[in-house]
Formats: sequence, C-alpha cells, structure tokens
Amino acid sequence: MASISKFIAIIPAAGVGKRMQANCPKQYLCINNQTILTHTVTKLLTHPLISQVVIVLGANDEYFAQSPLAHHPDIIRVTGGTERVNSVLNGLKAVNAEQYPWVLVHDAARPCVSHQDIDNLIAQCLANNHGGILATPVRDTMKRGVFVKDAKSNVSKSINLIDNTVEREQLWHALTPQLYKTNELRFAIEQALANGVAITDEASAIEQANLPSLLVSASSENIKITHPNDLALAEFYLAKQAEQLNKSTAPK
Ligand SMILES: Nc1ccn([C@@H]2O[C@H](COP(=O)(O)OP(=O)(O)OP(=O)(O)O)[C@@H](O)[C@H]2O)c(=O)n1
Ligand SMILES: C[C@](O)(CO)[C@H](O)COP(=O)(O)O
Repeated sequence: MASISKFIAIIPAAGVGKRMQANCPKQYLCINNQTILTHTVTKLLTHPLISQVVIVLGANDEYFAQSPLAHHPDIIRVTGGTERVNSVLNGLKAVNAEQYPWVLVHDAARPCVSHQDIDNLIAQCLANNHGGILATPVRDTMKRGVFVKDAKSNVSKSINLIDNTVEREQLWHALTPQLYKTNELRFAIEQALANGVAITDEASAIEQANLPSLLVSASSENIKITHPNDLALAEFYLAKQAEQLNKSTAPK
C-alpha cells in the first residue's frame, strides 16, 4: 500500500452552540485569550502529518474573518450546512482525493485532542488499511430511561424512570478525529443522506455502508465542549498540555 505522508483535516465549525447558551457560537468563546477554534486548528496544523485544514463555517459567520487564522495559507474555508453531516460533506467536496486519499474529521469543539492520540489513530488505520475513530470506554453503569405519567400527580406530568441497564462491556464514547478514506467516506455520507439515515458522526455513515471502523482507545480529556461547565475543564486540560509541552521542550 502506498505510504501516506500528509493528511488533510476537515473541521466542522458551522454550529451555533445552542447548548452552550453563549452570546456567540461556542467555537468563538475564548480560553487563555484564544478562541476554541484557534486552539483546535493550531493543534491540528502543528501535527507533523497534517498539512492542510478545511474549516467549515456557518453561512453567516462574521467571526472567522477577524481571526488570526483568516489568511493562513494552509486553511481552506467552505460553508457548512444545516446539520453537522451536511457540513462534513461540504468539507469533503473541497478535498482532492488523489492528493489526500485519507481524511481526518475533527470537531472544532474538541481543542484538547492530543498529538499522541492522532498518531495512534493514523498508525492503526494505515496498518489495517481501513478507517477508524478515537474513542474512550464508558466508565459508569449506563441506564436507558423512559418517561412515564406520574400516577400520583393530578396534573399530567411525566417522570423519567430507569427502563433498563445497558450492557457496558464494549460500550464506547465516540470522539474525533475520525479517519477514513476520502472517497469511501464521501460515498457513505451521500448514500446515508439519500436513504434518510440520521448521521451524527462519520463512523455512523461508514457503518451504514457496511464498512469496518477501528475503535482506537484515546484520552477522555478529548472532550467536546458542549455545555457551560465544559469550558473550565477544557481550560484545565489545555493548561496541563501546555505545561507538559514546555517541560518536554525546555533545554536540558
Ligand atoms: N450544522 C452544523 C452543526 C455542528 N457543526 C459542528 O460540529 C461540531 C460538533 O457539533 P456540536 O457539538 O453539536 O456543536 P453545535 O451544533 O454548535 O452545538 P449545539 O448542538 O449545542 O447547537 C461542532 O464543532 C460544530 O461547530 C457543524 O459544523 N455544522
Ligand atoms: C462527532 C461527535 O463528536 C462524536 O461523538 C458527536 O457525534 C457530535 O455530536 P453533536 O450532536 O453534533 O455534538
């Protein structure tokens, strides 16, 4: 199999961050005086195997043009779509599959990803010649809930009860990056969309196409900043990573 020297990464950054309840899309909130998007893009562009990034922006995004990244030579900008999957597909349409036969897709909202985990994902996918995702095993007992009418209350109120315990052996949190062969991923997403299948990550489109995906165990620090209390945790992890990097690059 031909050796792959460089990768392109698609960064879906066209969301509005409803769950963050902020006054701007969450990817433009700041941690240590840098936007979350800048943290994430910088993390990817400083990885030795990633040579270009496709940033997928909202149609009405007025923030990126003010960013220090706005004129970066290795950044391609495309416009996103209504759902994350539409944004990812728009990003894929900007990728030359002959130049980049493999593509990483990584959420803008995940700035804490480590280079080590990206290395592991790339190594395992190339060794097996098929795609895969970073993932972290579930640690808690998992319950499925069900809403039922509250028998006691005379107001039609429903309460949430445990329906069952979900077997957690081999239950994983899907993270990103997710790494796939460019043409396979584009075909799988187009097919899933044509079939009206709900797609929330690249792996779910690949599963619909009956193609395999590796689960590459990764750090649980690679959180997706979603709710307000995720910001402090992300700031802690980024500070820890910066300290580790300073120690590793400090003169001996
Ligand atoms: N139409 C969309 C929706 C989401 N995303 C991106 O996909 C990533 C993961 O999505 P999520 O965490 O759900 O972000 P939002 O959709 O912005 O959050 P919310 O669901 O709270 O609105 C984010 O980087 C987001 O910017 C995107 O590019 N296009
Ligand atoms: C892609 C993802 O981050 C994997 O966990 C997740 O599916 C994104 O989901 P969201 O609803 O768009 O946040």
